[in-house]
Amino acid sequence: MTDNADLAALIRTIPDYPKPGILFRDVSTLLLDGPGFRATIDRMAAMVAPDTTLIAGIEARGFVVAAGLSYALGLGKLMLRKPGKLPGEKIGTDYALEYGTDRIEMHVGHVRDGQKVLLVDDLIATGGTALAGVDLITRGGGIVEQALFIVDLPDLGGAAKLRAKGIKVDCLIDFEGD
Ligand SMILES: O=P(O)(O)OC[C@H]1O[C@H](OP(=O)(O)OP(=O)(O)O)[C@H](O)[C@@H]1O
Ligand SMILES: Nc1ncnc2[nH]cnc12
Repeated sequence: MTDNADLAALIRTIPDYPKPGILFRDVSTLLLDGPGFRATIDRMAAMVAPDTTLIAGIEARGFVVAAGLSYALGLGKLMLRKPGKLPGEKIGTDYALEYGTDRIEMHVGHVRDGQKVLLVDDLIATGGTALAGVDLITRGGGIVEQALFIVDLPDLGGAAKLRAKGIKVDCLIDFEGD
């Protein structure tokens, strides 16, 4: 158990979704709980490095986290979007997920050269999504030194992959054995 066991208890687990063998950690039940969501954002906000100037969230669940942190800290947010949603000039990266493949895209010119960008999402599993986010932000000229997630599934190795790239990774909750 972590110190954040109170928040972990608000996350619902659905077996065999979206595929047999996947234990889906459903943060929608944490989001339903006002005090639980506020505590989640407050605890994450307390971990944000002081030189952060932009918060990047990954569609869709990562937007909820990014919006909360951005409001709490008064920082701008950058939307890393699923394909076909961004109207302006964009770059994209394809990646593999625990249960499929996907792509995220980012507007060109929305990160300043050398800008310190915090990457956030609700959950890190294999790390494919987060690494795609790091790739986009880096190609856009930004620097990702920190990533924050509500949930880590450490057995899937994603957080370790980010740490191997020198990124500081913090998560409120670990679900071991997934
Ligand atoms: O570490 P990974 O193995 O890449 O998996 C983590 C990603 O999977 C989930 O998103 P999903 O792609 O299911 O999309 P959603 O946020 O639109 O539900 C989650 O919100 C992360 O973005
Ligand atoms: N097991 C899981 N539960 C919820 N979201 C996920 N994204 C990737 N793997 C996941």
